[in-house]
Amino acid sequence: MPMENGYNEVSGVVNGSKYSYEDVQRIAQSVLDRVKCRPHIGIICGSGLGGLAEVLGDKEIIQYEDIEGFPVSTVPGHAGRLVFGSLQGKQVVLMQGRAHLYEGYDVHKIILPVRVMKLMEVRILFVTNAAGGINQDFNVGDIMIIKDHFNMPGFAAVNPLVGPNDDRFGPRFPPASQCYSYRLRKLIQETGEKLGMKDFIQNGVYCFLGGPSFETVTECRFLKVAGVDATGMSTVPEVLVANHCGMEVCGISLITNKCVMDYDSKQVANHEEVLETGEKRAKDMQQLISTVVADL
Ligand SMILES: O=P(O)(O)O[C@H]1O[C@H](CO)[C@@H](O)[C@H]1O
Ligand code: HPA
Repeated sequence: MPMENGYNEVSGVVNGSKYSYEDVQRIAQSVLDRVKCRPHIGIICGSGLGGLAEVLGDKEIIQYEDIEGFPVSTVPGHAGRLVFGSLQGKQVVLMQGRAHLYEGYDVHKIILPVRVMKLMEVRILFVTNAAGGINQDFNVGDIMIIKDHFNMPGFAAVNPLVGPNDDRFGPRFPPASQCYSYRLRKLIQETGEKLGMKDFIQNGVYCFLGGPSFETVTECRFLKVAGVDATGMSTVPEVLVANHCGMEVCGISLITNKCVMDYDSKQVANHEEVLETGEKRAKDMQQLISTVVADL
């Protein structure tokens, strides 16, 4: 039976955001009421990359658990705080930690913070993540500018845009072939080169998988054939929603480990290595993003 909010009770399908436009407006306003900052730039920090918050000036911090509807972080390396402040003279809001499907969150809950940022008037979104290198030319510690993505769960309709569409957020059928802003990709590349990072900056395709298991050897080999350069368990839901609502988006993956491509390899992926690499490259990631922000 159709329900008031457009959900279909009979189908049992989880379709459509639990948060209406009015809900998101209310949540955004309740956040803005608690801070002085009025950011136009948003940054989502991936596993172990939340240290960027340390370089913000005039910080104002809200815990996710104190914001209606926000998913609480349950993964080490994701502090679960919304940090407002100034970066290179620009007002920004930074998500220190994100939610993932494998934590048990519905994809619509994962993207709520992005819609809240949109209604707080954030126009540019930086999305970062830790990812495993599928491309064998990539080294651990490389920084990959995302040029496109592969939404593997999307093949089974795991997409935050599934469900009733509210045109006030964006169109029913948004294009997804230019999710990662050409302008920002070029700016990140040029900035990285100026900062002497050319040797460890790559460009490539990110694949989103559900996790929490790391990939099998066969899955990694499949991704390689599919043209994927790096894989992880996040980012794509946020990027799809940010594009849908008209934000300019860029994505940066830190290659924290090499994916295992050999059936007889003794190597195994692990979250500790992911966090360790994040720590080692933290300063470079911070410098790169801060300098790009300064030039926006
Ligand atoms: O994508 P982020 O949040 O950076 O985290 C990555 O690191 C975790 C695995 O170590 C997974 O959550 C994967 O998606
Ligand atoms: N696979 C999936 N997600 C990841 C990886 C990986 O190898 N490394 C960091 N996040």
